[in-house]
Amino acid sequence: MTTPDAQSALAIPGFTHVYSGKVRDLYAPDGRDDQLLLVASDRISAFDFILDPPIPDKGAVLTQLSLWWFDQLADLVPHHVVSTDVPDVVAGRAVLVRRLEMVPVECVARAYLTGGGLREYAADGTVSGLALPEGLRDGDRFAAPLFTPSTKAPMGEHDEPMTYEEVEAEVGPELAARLRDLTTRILARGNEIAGERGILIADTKVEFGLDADGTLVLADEVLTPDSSRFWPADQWEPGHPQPSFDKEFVREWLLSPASGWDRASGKAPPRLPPEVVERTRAKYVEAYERLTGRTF
Ligand SMILES: Nc1ncnc(-c2cnn(Cc3cccc(F)c3)c2)c1Cl
Repeated sequence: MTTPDAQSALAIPGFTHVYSGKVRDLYAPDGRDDQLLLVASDRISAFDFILDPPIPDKGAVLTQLSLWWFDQLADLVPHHVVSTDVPDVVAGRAVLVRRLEMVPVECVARAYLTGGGLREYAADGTVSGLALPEGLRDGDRFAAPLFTPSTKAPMGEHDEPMTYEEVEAEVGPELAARLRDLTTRILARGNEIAGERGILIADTKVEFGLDADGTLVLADEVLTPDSSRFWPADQWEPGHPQPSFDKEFVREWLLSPASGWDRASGKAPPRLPPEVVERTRAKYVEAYERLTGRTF
């Protein structure tokens, strides 16, 4: 199915546009039904708006970071990547992947309490049905990452928390156990590696699919600042919202008088000034270079 803005997605010779997410687009290779092309745009989203202008190189940086994580995690779980030999028009920011039967659960793991999980906790002391100790504050770290799954809401709507029992009902107890185990291990491994480089990954969303043999495969993107919350470790201080590693400049400017934007108005935010765009680009490059040890 194509989204209403299908005509606005980039045309890629030899591929058919299938679907557009907020910041990524999905294409199918003409004449093949066993592969997909995942394209990361330079679009940035904040406060549930897609902002203007795009952040140069964001799509390429996050694609290359995700590819690096797939390699770091290959001993834990197989991944869906087929090739990075992609059309020039999306060079560096697209991946050819195996088409899988996607598991209908957003597999979220949380190493720290914040965001929607904190709102749920404040309301009833649980996150995705998991009872937590009392007195936890924004940004507190859990002893071990929690599996807090949610539904795959349609585009533009918010995912709804799922209890573990609901996941079992949806996919069966065996697969539910595999999803919980792998999702929490991926975040734990991510924080082992990122922690050494001064970055905390507060939470992450991963997606799995089943291949023709029924093997569980890690799909989509993994441990990027778009699928996860990245926090600078040296500023971690529970008790209030943590600064975002990559989106803090955007958020601060949009919430400052300089932008003239009133978030409560529900109106779309104004265009970001060049220095905010450049400083944000630099944060994505910094995250990539610190985590991978490579130069972008
Ligand atoms: N290997 C796979 N096999 C089948 N389906 C998918 C799949 C479908 N949707 N998504 C999420 C998404 C990824 C990028 C751009 C978007 F617009 C949406 C991923 C994958 Cl990754």
